[in-house]
Amino acid sequence: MKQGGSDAAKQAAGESAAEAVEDGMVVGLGTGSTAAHAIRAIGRAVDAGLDVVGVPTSFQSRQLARDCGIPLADLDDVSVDLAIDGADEVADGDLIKGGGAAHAREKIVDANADRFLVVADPTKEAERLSVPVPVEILPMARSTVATAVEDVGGNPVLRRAERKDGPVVTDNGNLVLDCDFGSIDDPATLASDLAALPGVVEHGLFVDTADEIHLGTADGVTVRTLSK
Ligand SMILES: O=C(CO)[C@H](O)[C@H](O)COP(=O)(O)O
Repeated sequence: MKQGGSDAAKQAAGESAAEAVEDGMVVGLGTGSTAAHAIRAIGRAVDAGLDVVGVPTSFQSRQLARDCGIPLADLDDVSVDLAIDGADEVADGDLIKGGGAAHAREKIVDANADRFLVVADPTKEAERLSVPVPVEILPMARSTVATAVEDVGGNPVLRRAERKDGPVVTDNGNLVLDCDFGSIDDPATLASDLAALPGVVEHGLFVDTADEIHLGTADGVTVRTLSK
């Protein structure tokens, strides 16, 4: 995953997207270090009297939102006006997500929002998507999905935890295969190929889902509006 962006750039992007949050909104709260800046900015606005409800996309974003004093709701009970989330790579409006293994819940919340704002720093921009695609899988399907990923041209690697022996286990109790397809020339076809594999819970290709990209730098933010 690309982790090179400066914190100032991430902060600029996160705070720019948080400015789109209006009184009365239900806001999808993304996962990762860039989305965390948006959550903190929303928390400061709540402190100052903004009336919003957040729908977290992970244990991590739930915890941060609680610490920031943002009231929370379950997706079952609300409809999301605006989602703000990070990305591991952005190319032509399509995304690869899941560096934090949260892409299954992120996709549900982001895809169900009226508007989805992506927050990123310039290290995430690419001509074509090419970082490995995280694929969340049921544990019993590890080897069958790995073989099927190879059959569609990928090289799957089980994601291992950094601070414990064994694999990363997602918030949903599943495993993650990081699947390298090289430079992806048809993200939509790959997305449907991966979605069709038995045992795949969700993959990290987000094709044509974003409405705006807020690209932060240390000197300011560029906002790109996408036509879907
Ligand atoms: O998809 C994600 C988590 O599953 C994150 O949004 C993505 O990894 C970007 O994280 P960061 O802003 O820390 O670079």
